[in-house]
Amino acid sequence: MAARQANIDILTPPQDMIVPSCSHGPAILFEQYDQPSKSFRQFFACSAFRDKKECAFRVWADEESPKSTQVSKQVSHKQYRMRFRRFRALPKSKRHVCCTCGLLLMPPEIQDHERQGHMIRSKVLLKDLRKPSFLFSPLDNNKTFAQYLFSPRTVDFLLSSIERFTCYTHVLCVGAPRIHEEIQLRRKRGDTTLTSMLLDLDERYAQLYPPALFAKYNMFNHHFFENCGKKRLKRFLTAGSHGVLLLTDPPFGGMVEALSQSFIKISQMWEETVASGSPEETDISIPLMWIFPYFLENRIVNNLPSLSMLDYKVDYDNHNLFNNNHKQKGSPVRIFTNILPAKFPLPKEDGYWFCEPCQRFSSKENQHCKDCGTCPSKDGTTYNHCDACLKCVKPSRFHCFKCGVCVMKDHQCGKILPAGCHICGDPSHKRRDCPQRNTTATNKSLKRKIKSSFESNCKKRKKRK
Ligand SMILES: C[S@@+](CC[C@H](N)C(=O)[O-])C[C@H]1O[C@@H](n2cnc3c(N)ncnc32)[C@H](O)[C@@H]1O
Ligand SMILES: [Zn+2]
Ligand SMILES: [Zn+2]
Ligand SMILES: [Zn+2]
Ligand SMILES: [Zn+2]
Ligand SMILES: [Zn+2]
Ligand SMILES: [Zn+2]
Repeated sequence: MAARQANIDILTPPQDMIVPSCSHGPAILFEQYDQPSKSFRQFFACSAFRDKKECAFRVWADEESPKSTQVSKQVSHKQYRMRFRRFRALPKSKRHVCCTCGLLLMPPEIQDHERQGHMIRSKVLLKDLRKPSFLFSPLDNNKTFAQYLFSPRTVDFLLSSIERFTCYTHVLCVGAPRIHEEIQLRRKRGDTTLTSMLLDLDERYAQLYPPALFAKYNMFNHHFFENCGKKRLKRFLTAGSHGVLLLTDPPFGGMVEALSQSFIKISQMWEETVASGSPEETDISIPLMWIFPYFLENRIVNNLPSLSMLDYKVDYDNHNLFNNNHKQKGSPVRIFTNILPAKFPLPKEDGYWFCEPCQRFSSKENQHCKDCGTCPSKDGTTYNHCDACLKCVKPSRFHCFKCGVCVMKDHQCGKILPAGCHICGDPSHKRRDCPQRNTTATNKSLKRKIKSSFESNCKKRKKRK
């Protein structure tokens, strides 16, 4: 998923609005803001794919009854499983897998993939099929899938943490194929009592896992591509009951709001099975581990207030920035969870320590600040307390008395304005909540009014400095 552009917001459609669908389920309502004319326009677009080549669905919301489009050609889970059974029956010498397409090939198909220069592995053992994330090329150069796979260190840490809790038996992996694969492998070897189910947009897994273990799912709109997927999930949640844990590692591009809504829906499905009283509508009650970058903390916690961020640095095999080698800071990816942080021990051998006042494990660099009453570091550096700002700040910042805030060394002195609304300039709200917001805003007098109030707000802010 491409990063959310600064001039595009995601909106919740009003209840009476008809939401069109593409073949990836109900579309998402976006709002585009045009800075020069200070006007808005809303459109629906595919929730899964930003790249028009993969899904071209995009319609203006103000045009008459936006139509849904469906792509007819889709391989069903059943068809994929038939392919798997035919493949398994082949002698080893004839078992070829196209690593590029992630497809188990039937002998007549090989030539076609060879001709296209795909990477083909021959003489594939049946046990290799149990490690699809090592066999198939990860879809990591694809913005939508952003398939970054956990390093063995992180896989071990996540699984040993879950096992240590002992109360969790059923791990629902949403966009976490490597965790699912490892649980299934360990289970086969008799090394774990955990079980798992995978929900992912990547349908290559439908070849290798039966419907009880995999369903093709879009986590941006809680859409199951086949009805049986939802039924199987219900069955999994019922069987796991109070022992279910949801572990998810979505593409980092954003759409935190849409993801939160989907996790709330899964949580509601789970609550129905454990009959834990009235389902909450605005937060999540299913035990959750959501893996995401630290700089999206505010957006996550605004959407799901019961979550808190742990200091553990999650790293990946196939991402230069998201692993232990990344400068001195390590990976920027963290775990957000509604499990009590004190119950989540982080490995002492990696320098994590228990902070008594905070009742959580903090990283080596994160030093408790008595003035703030917290372990303030988010990014893996040691923050310093600023007595003027009355808070801890990153070590790259210093207090500039002219600007009245902690800033970077190379800041443009005297030119720092607090970020305000793009429309009227008021720092107390964002563009989306601006009282002067009008979706069409083509009216000349309105535009003039907005422009003059923007300028006066800017002047006021400059004067205050
Ligand atoms: C950042 S990777 C996480 C992989 C994980 N680190 C692992 O090693 O198992 C994102 C995962 O989400 C899946 N994905 C991408 N877009 C999705 C969508 N709209 N719905 C469901 N899954 C999606 C990708 O196929 C991929 O498996
Ligand atoms: Zn689509
Ligand atoms: Zn191929
Ligand atoms: Zn602390
Ligand atoms: Zn402090
Ligand atoms: Zn300061
Ligand atoms: Zn300054």
